[in-house]
Amino acid sequence: MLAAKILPFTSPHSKLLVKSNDFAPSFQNTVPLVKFKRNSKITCLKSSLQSIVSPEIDSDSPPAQTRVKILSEALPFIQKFRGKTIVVKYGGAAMKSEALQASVIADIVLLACVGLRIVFVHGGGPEINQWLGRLNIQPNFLNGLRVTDASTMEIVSMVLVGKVNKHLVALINKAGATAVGLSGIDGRLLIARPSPNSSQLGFVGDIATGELAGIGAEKLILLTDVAGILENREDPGSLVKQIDIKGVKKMIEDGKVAGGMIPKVNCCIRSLAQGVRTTSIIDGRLKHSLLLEILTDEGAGTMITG
Ligand SMILES: Nc1ncnc2c1ncn2[C@@H]1O[C@H](COP(=O)(O)OP(=O)(O)O)[C@@H](O)[C@H]1O
Ligand SMILES: CC(=O)N[C@@H](CCC(=O)OP(=O)(O)O)C(=O)O
Repeated sequence: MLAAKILPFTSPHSKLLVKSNDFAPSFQNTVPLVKFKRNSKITCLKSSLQSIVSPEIDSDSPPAQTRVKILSEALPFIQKFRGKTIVVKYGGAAMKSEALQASVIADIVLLACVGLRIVFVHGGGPEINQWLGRLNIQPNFLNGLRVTDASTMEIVSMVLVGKVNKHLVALINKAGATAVGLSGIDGRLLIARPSPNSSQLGFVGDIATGELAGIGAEKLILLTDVAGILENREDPGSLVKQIDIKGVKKMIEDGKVAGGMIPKVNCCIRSLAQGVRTTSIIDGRLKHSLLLEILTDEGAGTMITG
């Protein structure tokens, strides 16, 4: 299941990331490594601020006074999280629209520019399914994890490492940061062992625990295509805003949390056990949900606590 060995990028210029994790199929998840040179910070911040105060950016924007007030209200949060490592898992389900991708990337770049150390991990399940479909291979899932035979693994690797990863790296670069994409295989970043259920799941593995604690992550945020954990998954209004480990395990037992949400919840549970302070599952379809989650009191989705 979830797991990974996260190795911090050691360049003195690095501000960001590394990692792969989540449903841990051996090397299925890949990680753009984003580096920010110290001397690029000001330019980067400047362009981010411009995008907040420039009236051309969004015709729905509030007046400039309101915008700068909102910006200044972010200060305590920036001070709190500056220098802290935040792991963001960008689920494939929340990647479907280009506009949303651009919004997520802009948030990542802004957060990095104000000093947060972002570890950006991506998925790409829907895109994998699309390519499997083109090759007439039927996708199969067990408790939210892909049943991965050798030919599926080939496609998974091609899509995640070759396509999705490079696409996200290009978007980050275009947004003014410098990204390097890594997969678990690079530099032995992730060492996986076969999943206990590998006789059914195939090429799916668990990575050595301790990965998030190992990089001292403060927060884990999973972006997906629902508002968060729903009490009733047919009712988008039934968002559970906060829940503890015991409560969420019960939701799995009761069948209320199912499918792709199971590995996400397990990911949060394991991360909390490893010392990550807070974990959240938030709506990647909501514009700037990452900023809402990190830079406001309200948050955006479900917070799972220890
Ligand atoms: N209780 C629940 N609350 C919200 N979503 C749930 C719940 N149980 C199952 N799900 C499903 O989990 C899905 C998210 O997992 P998944 O499709 O794997 O997303 P991603 O590609 O972002 O990893 C949701 O779209 C929803 O269909
Ligand atoms: C879920 C699972 O078994 N593994 C994913 C790996 C990529 C991922 O994490 O993709 P999502 O974020 O879109 O789920 C898959 O093969 O589809």
